[in-house]
Amino acid sequence: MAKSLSISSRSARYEAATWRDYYELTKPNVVMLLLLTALVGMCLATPQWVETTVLLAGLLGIGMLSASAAVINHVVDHRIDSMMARTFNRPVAKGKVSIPNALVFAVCLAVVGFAILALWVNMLTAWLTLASLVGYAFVYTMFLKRATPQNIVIGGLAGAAPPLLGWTAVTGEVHSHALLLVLIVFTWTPPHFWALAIHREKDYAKAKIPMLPVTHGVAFTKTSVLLYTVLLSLVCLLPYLIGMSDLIYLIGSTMLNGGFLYYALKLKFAPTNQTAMQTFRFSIIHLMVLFVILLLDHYVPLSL
Ligand code: HEM
Ligand SMILES: CC(C)=CCC/C(C)=C/CC/C(C)=C/COP(=O)(O)OP(=O)(O)O
Repeated sequence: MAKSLSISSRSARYEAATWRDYYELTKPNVVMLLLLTALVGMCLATPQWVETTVLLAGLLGIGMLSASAAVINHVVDHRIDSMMARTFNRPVAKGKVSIPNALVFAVCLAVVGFAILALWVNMLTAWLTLASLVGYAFVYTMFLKRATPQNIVIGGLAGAAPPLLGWTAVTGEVHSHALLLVLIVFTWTPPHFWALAIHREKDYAKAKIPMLPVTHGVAFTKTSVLLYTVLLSLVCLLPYLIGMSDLIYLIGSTMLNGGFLYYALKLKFAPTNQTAMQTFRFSIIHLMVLFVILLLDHYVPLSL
C-alpha cells in the first residue's frame, strides 16, 4: 500500500512537468551564448554574408545538440544537483521530469540536430558538434567532473568549440583563425567557472565534487582566476597581432579585459562577499560583448 502510494505520488509529480521544465533542462541562457560564438565563427569565416540555409540550419543544429548535451548533464548529475542549494530545484533533481522522459527528449534533440547539420550544413560540422556533445555530456560530466580539479579546464574544450563549428559550417574546413576563437573561449572558461565555484565552494564540498576551491582552497583558486585572466588578456591580443581583427576589436577587447582584470584583482586582493559573483557575472558580459565586437570589427572597416 505504502509502496503504491509512493509510486503514485511520484508519477503525480512527473505529470506536473510542463514545457518550461523541458526548456529549463536545455540550459537556454548558456546555449544562447554558445550560439552567439557559433554565429561569429560563421560570419568571420567569409567576407560575404553567410548563406541563409547554412546560417539557420547551422545555428539550429548546433543549438539542438548543445541543448541535448545540457539535458544529459541534468540526468547524469541529478543526484549531486539535488544536494546543492544552487541546483536542487532542477526538473530532474526534483523529480518533475523523469529520467526516461529526459533521455527521450535528449535523444530526440540530438538525432534531429545531427540530421539538420548532416542534411543542410556538412558532415564535418555534424561530427565535430556530436564530438562536442560527447565531450561535455559524457567525458566532462560523467568522468572529469568527478575525477580532477582540472575538470573544467579539459572539459572546457567542448564549450569552446562552437566558433569552430560555425566556421566549418560555412567553409567545410578547419582554419587557424577559428582555432584562435576556440582558444579565447577555452582560456575564458576557468575564470568564468572558478569565480562561481569560489562562491559555491561549500555546495561542491557537500556534494563531494573535486572543484578547485574544494581541493586546493579558495586562495589558490583566486590566484588561478587572476593568472587565467592575465593569460586571457594576452590571448585576446592575438586576433589583432596576426591581422585577423582590427582597431575596433583591439580597443573593445582591451577595455573588456581591463574590466575582467579589475574584478580578478579585486577578488584576490580586496574582496567583499559579492566579488566572486560579480566576477562570474562580468565574465558572461565579457564574452558576450567580446564576440559582438568581433562581429562589428568584421563588418566595419577601421584601421590605422
Ligand atoms: C566546462 C565549461 C563550463 C563550466 C564548468 C561552466 C559552469 C557554469 C555554471 C556552474 C554556471 C551557473 C549555472 C546556474 O546558475 O545554474 C554557468 C552559467 C553560465 N555559463 Fe558557464 N560554464 C562553462 C562553459 C560555458 C561556456 C563555454 C559558455 C558560453 C560560451 C557559458 C555560458 C554561461 C552562461 C551564459 C551562464 C549563465 C546561465 C544563466 O544565467 O542561466 N559557460 N556556467
Ligand atoms: C554540442 C556542444 C557545443 C556542447 C556543449 C554544451 C554545453 C551546454 C556547454 C556548456 C558548459 C557548461 C554549462 C558547463 C556547466 O556544467 P556543470 O555540470 O559543471 O554545471 P551545473 O552544475 O550548472 O550543471
